[in-house]
Amino acid sequence: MADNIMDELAWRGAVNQATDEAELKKITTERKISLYEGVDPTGPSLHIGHLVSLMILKRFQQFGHQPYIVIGGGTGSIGDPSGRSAERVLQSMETIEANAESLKHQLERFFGKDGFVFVNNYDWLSKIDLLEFLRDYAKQFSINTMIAKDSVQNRLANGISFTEFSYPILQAIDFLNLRRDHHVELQIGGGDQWGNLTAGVDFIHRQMGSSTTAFALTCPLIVRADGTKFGKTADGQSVWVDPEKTSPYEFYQFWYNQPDEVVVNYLKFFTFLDQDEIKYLEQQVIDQPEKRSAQKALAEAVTTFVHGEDSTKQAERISVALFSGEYGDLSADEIKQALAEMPHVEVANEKAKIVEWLVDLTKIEPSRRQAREDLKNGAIAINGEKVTDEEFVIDPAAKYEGKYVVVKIGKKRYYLAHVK
Ligand SMILES: N[C@@H](Cc1ccc(O)cc1)C(=O)O
Repeated sequence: MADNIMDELAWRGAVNQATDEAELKKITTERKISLYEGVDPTGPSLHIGHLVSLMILKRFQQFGHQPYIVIGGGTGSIGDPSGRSAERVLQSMETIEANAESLKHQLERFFGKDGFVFVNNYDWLSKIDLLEFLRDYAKQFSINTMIAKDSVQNRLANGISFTEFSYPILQAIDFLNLRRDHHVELQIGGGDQWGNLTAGVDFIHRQMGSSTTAFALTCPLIVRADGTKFGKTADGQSVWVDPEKTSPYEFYQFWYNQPDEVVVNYLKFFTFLDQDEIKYLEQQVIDQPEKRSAQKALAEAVTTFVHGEDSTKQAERISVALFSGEYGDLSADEIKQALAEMPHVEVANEKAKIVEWLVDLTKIEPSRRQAREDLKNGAIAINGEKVTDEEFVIDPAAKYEGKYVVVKIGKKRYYLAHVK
């Protein structure tokens, strides 16, 4: 690790914007501070988009600083317009409360209850009444400044309600309360949180005096090589932390499949591997890209952090088994995880030659020509056995009835045919 948390974040490329970075570095070198990040319970699970800034919080903790996490039971009932192109649909208070409970649970699980302080902003935001809000808080905010923020500018064309427009005031109240009652001097957040964070810093300076220490730091907004949003699988699914929504195997695969161009950055953002280890892996990407050592290290580190060692080992076993086609010794649960990610096709219980079966019955192969070529090249495996003979017959009644036939084409394409 670097000597100072700010140096650590700098080499990781983890700082996008910060207010008074030099001063923040000075203070964090001289003494330990408290800092916070808020998470709104808009859904029942964290997803990997949350991880980037949460990792920063964790790194501060490793340097001896005190992290707070604000669960946004209050703010989540309003909805942050930052980074959103359209107005949100309000969620019921029951849903928000249930989401807040399950997020808290997840956060506690991977950060540990010790060392992190959890608070819910519903506890104070719900107590402010309308006149108090307008007189004691809103009066301190200028429409002119608020309207100039990116989060509002980006919405002017589509429209924004007064409700969402007010959101930064609520987040600023949180920061003020935490600064005043818990001496929390820094708020961190994702790349789209800059406007909300600086609203809080300004508010603290107005309320508590301009020499009061208050800092904001955002991490970069991660986009994929093709410019699309980070954190979705190839077919547009979010990658969730909840193992019921994204199995540890799928989670592992997501990281394992990252391209060479981004893998080193992701190692810096999402793992606790140190500079030497990451430099070594960076060299591996150049020298032996086909080995995918960096991707493997990334998948292993992030899956272990989120799901623990056992699930990571299991994910690795499934990956190796599927890759080699030998999944005979996987447990039922492992097979279930592996299969969940494959495209499913239903196939009638009819005997057919392999080419006909692949093309006409399952539509796995687009044409007979393609099917024959793949057979000839030894690219096709049925339940782990390579098939090259066009005369090979699939007879579901004899062998596969009511079962699954796993078809592997090439190195990576898997299909699950369910025999009806
Ligand atoms: N607005 C933040 C969540 C948040 C909520 C309350 C806070 O005090 C801080 C942050 C987000 O949407 O990511």
